[in-house]
Amino acid sequence: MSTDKEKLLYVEHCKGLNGLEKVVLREVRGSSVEVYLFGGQVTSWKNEYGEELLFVSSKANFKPPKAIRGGIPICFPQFATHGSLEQHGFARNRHWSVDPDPPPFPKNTSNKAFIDLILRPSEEDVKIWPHRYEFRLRVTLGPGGDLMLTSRIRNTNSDGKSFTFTFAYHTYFYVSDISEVRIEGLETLDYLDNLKDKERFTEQGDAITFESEVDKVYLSTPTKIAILDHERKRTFVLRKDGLPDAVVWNPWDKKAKAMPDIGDEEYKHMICVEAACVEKPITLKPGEEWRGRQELSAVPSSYCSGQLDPLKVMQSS
Ligand SMILES: O=P(O)(O)OC[C@H]1O[C@@H](O)[C@H](O)[C@@H](O)[C@@H]1O
Repeated sequence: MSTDKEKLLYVEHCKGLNGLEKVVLREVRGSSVEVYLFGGQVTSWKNEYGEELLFVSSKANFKPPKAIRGGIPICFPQFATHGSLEQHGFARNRHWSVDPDPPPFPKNTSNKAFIDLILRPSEEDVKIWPHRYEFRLRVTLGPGGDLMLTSRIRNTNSDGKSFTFTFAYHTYFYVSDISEVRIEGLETLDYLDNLKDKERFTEQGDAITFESEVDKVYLSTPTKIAILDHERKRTFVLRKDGLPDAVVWNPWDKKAKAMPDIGDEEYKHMICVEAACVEKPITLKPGEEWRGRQELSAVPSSYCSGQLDPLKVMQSS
């Protein structure tokens, strides 16, 4: 167990933009994460060299109630327009609280830099979505600079009613140049195309690259997805659990121009790859809890490249 004094080194509560409450997680080697209580939203993830790994728009409003454009918004209880609520649900534009005494995880790790947040519905929220819940979010910065998000959502309805939701960690990765980005792990999968009335298609071709607007929900994907930024020679590895689908979104030039909180050229420096549960919504009975986890790491591309795998190099020589 870390002492309170020790914990202060790793977890700092402070004010962010426009006086919004923010928590900064730090790890001894220099990596850091920032989380705003507004939206329960991660807005920065830096590696040990201080390089930003997430995209946040230069035009992002840090002014409630509009959600912050970038980082990792939480889409709950609805992903996109898959239901009658506002786009992506309301969790991303609510004020979350620090959870002082969260129920323990079955396996407690030695991570020191983490924060537990909680969202419960207000009376106004219950009018929009007539359910009671506790949404606990743990954000952890691992010793190697990995960023882990674990959501635990519990149905606390006292009227015996179940509820159903869809969910996404709407992660905006920072990339040097979208036309030099490749995604691995989604080839040959089925997807719903949001640009074609959510029609179902099968992905063709070897790898996913970008040359125009993309808005797809890949279904039942592997648990590991890689996002390769060739120019930066960096690979993001996304691992997920409890979240079968993966959304890939880039607005490209026209849509970016139409969005007030994205700069005209900024679409070139972002790619959203979102661990999600969309196709088969989750239903919880009163007392039941769901968990969904996303783990991100950023490594030099050579670590991931098949060609540079020492075993493969030896076998082919
Ligand atoms: O502008 P918003 O509400 O943050 O949504 C951004 C995008 O989020 C993506 O997840 C959706 O697939 C897109 O359809 C949507 O346009």
